[in-house]
Amino acid sequence: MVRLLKYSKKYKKEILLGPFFKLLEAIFELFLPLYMAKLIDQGIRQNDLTYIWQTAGKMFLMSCIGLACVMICQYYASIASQGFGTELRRVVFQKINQFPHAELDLFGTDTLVTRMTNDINQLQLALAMLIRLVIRAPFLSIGSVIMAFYIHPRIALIFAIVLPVFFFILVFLIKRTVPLFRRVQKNMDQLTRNIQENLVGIRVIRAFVRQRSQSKKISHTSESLAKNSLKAANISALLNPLTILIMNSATILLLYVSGDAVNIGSLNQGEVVALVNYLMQMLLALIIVSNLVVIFTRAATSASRINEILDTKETLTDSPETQIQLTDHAKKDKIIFENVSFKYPRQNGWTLENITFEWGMGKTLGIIGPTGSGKSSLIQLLPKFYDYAEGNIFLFGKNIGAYPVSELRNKIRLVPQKDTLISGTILSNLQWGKQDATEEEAWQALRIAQAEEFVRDLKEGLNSPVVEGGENFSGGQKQRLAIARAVINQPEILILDDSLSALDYRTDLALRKNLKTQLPNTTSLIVSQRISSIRQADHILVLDNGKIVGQGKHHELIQTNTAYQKIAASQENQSAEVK
Ligand SMILES: Nc1ncnc2c1ncn2[C@@H]1O[C@H](COP(=O)(O)OP(=O)(O)OP(=O)(O)O)[C@@H](O)[C@H]1O
Repeated sequence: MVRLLKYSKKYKKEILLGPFFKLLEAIFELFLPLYMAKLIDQGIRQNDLTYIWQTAGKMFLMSCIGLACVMICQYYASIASQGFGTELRRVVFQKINQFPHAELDLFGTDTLVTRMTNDINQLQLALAMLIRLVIRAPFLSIGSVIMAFYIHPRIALIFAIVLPVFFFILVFLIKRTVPLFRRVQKNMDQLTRNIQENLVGIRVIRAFVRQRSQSKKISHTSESLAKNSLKAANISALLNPLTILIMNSATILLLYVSGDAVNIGSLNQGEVVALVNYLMQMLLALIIVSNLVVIFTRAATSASRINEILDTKETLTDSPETQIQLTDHAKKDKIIFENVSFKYPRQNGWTLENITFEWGMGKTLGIIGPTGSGKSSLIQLLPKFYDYAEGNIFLFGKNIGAYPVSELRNKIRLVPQKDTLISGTILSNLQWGKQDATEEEAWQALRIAQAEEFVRDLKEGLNSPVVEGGENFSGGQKQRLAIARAVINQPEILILDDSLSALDYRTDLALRKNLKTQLPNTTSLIVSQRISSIRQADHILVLDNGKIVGQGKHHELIQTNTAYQKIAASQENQSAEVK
């Protein structure tokens, strides 16, 4: 947790001054019972009105200054903790943004969401408490004991008896609650996962009439969260009555012992009141300490979850040295895969095995194969979304490891199988592809993607709203808008991962023709299950079970490759193009 404090360094002043003001307040608070004792013993007992007024005035002034100190401290604590939380969230989000897909798969979005929200809130709270209470509470409890000894050392021994009893109870409660709080955090992760899954898949849930079972699942997780939270709260709730019990018992004992001391004249009535006050102060401060222990234990769990993100070593790093080793191999104008093998984390066998092929700049590569054959996995290696385990990939004369990730990804535009549009307008979505794209460029991109006609038909044209995920467009419209977004900056490499699947054959054909004629310098890679979408490619790969089982041009494959012939045969009735 201490490690994370570096993200609060902008707020050094607040972090130092906050506890200082709180300490000032605690000092005043510590002296108040002494003044009270004097007021009773010297003022009230001797009927000295002037002394009473003077002492009461001093006590009032001390209370006012104390209040001002508390307010300043709270102010500093809020500024520092909010600022720290904001900075930490920024850093964590930046880190998550750099995660390759393998790391994203390993964590899962649900836990990343809880860590970004719940865990950082917990750390924010811990910092605020650190500023407000971490010095004050121990200072007050120790100070109260010292003051009690100063007033009457023998009676102050009661404090020495109460302290260990209280500590015993505290340790007992903390030991029981901490594991429960850990479980609560896990439940939170699970609940976020369930809610997210249900909201994203709400249409599927309705289509399969699974509302009831899904609601049950969420209720179950919710109940388990409530159960663990309640258990922890019930145990924590014991703290207050137990403290009051100790406080009252100790007060009775104190009054009993003090009575004798007053009778023999070794203690004044005012001092008895002061001792009772110190006893209360000590116990209240200890309750705060116990709450702090709970807050910090929870924060420590949160800190380790945040550190887990920050410590995650990116499996993909920019490594310019690989360029030096491998330039000999590379052919300047080609994209080359050389014996590439790849598997997903936690998988046993290869997802892709010994993949070797090459294709030239400005040419089109088609990839076809049955579902699950590894087509999407293959294309994700090129922009370094995943790192491959064996072999080499060269891009225009350099091993891809030699490219800084951002440079590599700026060269490549990938339209994934399930692309999403971002909430905003059509234009703002297209500007994701090119920040300063003009309306003219936007229309040109839409034209290439065969989307111009339907966008012109919309009342607000380019400024038509796009809701989250682009759910206000049809599947085919979404695909075309996503393609327009990808082609707007005339990318060096364009990868379409089954992105034409929702288009009818005529639109698919027109779109591919546009890509060829309007983007002559773009090297394209088209993944498809339909032969019609890739038959005109300059080179075609046939994948099966993670291996290349054929490559060449359409007319060669259709003559000689059994796997390709099988796919063609199964599609014969679907497309006139294949015949
Ligand atoms: N993120 C992932 N984590 C683990 N395994 C994965 C992941 N994505 C895909 N796989 C596995 O890798 C294999 C290849 O999947 P891939 O998506 O590359 O196939 P595909 O040919 O593109 O299939 P489709 O045509 O159905 O999209 C499959 O067995 C799949 O289960």
